[in-house]
Amino acid sequence: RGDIVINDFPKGPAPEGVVDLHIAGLFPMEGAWPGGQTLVPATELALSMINNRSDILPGYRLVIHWINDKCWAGLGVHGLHELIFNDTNIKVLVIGAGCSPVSQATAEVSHYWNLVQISPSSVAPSLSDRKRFPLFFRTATAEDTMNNIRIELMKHLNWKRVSIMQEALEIFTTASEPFVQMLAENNFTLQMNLLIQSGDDPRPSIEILQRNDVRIIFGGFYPERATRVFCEAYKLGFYGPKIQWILVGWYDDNWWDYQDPSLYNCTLEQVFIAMDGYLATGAVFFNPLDEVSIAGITSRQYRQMFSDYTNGRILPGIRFAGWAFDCIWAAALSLNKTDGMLASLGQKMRHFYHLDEATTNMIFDNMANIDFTGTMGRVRFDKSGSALGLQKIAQFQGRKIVAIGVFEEEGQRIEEGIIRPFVWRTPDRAPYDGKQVYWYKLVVNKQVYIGMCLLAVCGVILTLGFLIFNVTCRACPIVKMSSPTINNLILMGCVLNYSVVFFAHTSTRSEPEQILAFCMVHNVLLAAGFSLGFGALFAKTWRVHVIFTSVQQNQRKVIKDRKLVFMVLMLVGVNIAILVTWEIIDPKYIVQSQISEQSDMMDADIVYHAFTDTCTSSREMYFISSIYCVLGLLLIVGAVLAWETRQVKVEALNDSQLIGICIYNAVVLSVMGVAVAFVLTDQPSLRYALLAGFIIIGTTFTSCLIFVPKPEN
Ligand SMILES: NCCCC(=O)O
Repeated sequence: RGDIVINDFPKGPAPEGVVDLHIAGLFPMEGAWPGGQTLVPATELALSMINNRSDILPGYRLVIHWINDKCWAGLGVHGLHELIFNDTNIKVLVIGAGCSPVSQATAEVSHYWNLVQISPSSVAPSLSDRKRFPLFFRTATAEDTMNNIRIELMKHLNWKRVSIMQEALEIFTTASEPFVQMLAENNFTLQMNLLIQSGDDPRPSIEILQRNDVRIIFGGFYPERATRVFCEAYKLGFYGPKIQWILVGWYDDNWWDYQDPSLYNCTLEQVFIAMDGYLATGAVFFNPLDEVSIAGITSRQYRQMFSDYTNGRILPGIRFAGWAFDCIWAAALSLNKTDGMLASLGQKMRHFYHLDEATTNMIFDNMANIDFTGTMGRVRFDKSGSALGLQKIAQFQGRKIVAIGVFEEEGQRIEEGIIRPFVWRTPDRAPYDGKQVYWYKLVVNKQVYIGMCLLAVCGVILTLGFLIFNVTCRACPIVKMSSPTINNLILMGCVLNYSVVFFAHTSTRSEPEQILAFCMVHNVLLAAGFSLGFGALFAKTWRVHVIFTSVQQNQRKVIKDRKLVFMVLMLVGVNIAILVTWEIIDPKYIVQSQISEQSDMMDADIVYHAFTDTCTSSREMYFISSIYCVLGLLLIVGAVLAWETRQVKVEALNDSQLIGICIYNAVVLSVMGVAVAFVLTDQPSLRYALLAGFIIIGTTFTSCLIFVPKPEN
């Protein structure tokens, strides 16, 4: 096929007495990731050094025959087939591919031809699947191993809500699948998970992110797509200090320079604006220590050597120069060991034919057990054939990608690995993951609470004084005439009413059980106090009314105190029964009612929500209505009776007019109290002060009017 060009290195015939061992290579010299431009010279450097070593594959020369797969899976498979079956040289191993989609497509078939395959740069997590890719290795770190560091980064920057936008390619989706799971395990919210099909315009996806006020986006795309994404983000205005992108860490330092400007419709300046400050998580490519590698040079010396070899050019994929170098060394070392094993069996590597499964198994085992110092550090593979290594966080700062932190192991704390500070576009802080809502509980002001409680205590003392007087002087004619037993009920009702004032939950840290208990006690005291106090007033007025009307009809009716006490206790019983039934069949719970929303003066992204804790229950309306009906009816009837008996001046009923005044007073304050309770829900201190004030005033007024001696008229 005319579209496949096979390139060889080294060229020309092998020196006398040396046998060529042929390996196949798949490198992307153009396309979505043209990193082959780095992989090829790195491979050539490694082969030159290895072929000069007398201790590695003695009597052999390693020769690579490679094709440009353009980062296309189809072309990769076609090229590999050409290299294996339409090239005269028998291949003992496959190097590549560079791009994950090509490695996936080729490693799925290369094992059928008994060929061990090793990639210098494919990071797709799916390539760790030994069932799908049984003979595959890579000196690259699988992209999903970065997920831990991504979660740690989120914790460090206090992000709870993130989104993912990725190309519909396995290299990205198989890294994001476990990431999505880890987000759930850590109680983080995944707001959006958007897939862009190859060739699709990223604009609609960015519009979705923008509409949903997304701030933190993990981006999974090849650099070619990244310029298009940032260009569209710029055009839509989806950029600035509030937007934070986190990309993969294997892009080149100046990856934007390699992109075809005809593929996006922006200036590079606009792309920079949109991607300003982006973060990247990825592997550390070169050994940070000055260790001498198996090639006899340190990682720094290798980089200098590579730079000299490529005339100092900054090539696409240059980060992978070390991994590619180590990849060839790993291949050579496993072939070398296999040759030694074959020699002990009286065989030679040169006799290998790739349909020979036994030799393939030897190469595989020797590759799996490899352990040497390369330019990336220690080179060894995990069970799935992927390299293990350091990880890093980097940031795009001032047109450069700079390392922020290096991490030795999964789950290491971010703080421990930081080597340079993050630079944020909002002064002193990382972008928020959305609007920051702070909830604060509105509670009754402590001073107001204490003040009202002190007044209530005075009221209780005064009432107890009246009670003591009423009991001790019950034989006095004036006291005797005023029905002391009923008056005692009024006074007990007053004490209970004053006690209601103490039961307001004032603390922001009140426990739900405590709030519920306060609500229950508050309601019981109020119902019992009102029923006792007002019920007794009502009973006395009713008696006046009955006597008054019977006198008018020339009858003489006598109503004993016992009967009135029974009436009052019945009323108390009815109200308490309603409350107890309520508590049993419809238990209360707490709802946090939002009262107000206020933006921070300095930062519109900070919003304060005030709330109050309210005791409620699902059928609350029925029970409250029942109590209001009973007490409301009592108030209305009491007011009518008081009005009808306003002219009565009977010595035996000496306080009947005062009682009438007390009833009007109770009616007015009760109506005002109900109104205040419903209207002032957003001002707990004022609400409490007014309600407590009405209770204290009403109760004190009643007790004083009845018990304080009045001048004779
Ligand atoms: N090799 C770098 C690009 C990532 C990948 O395709 O695996």
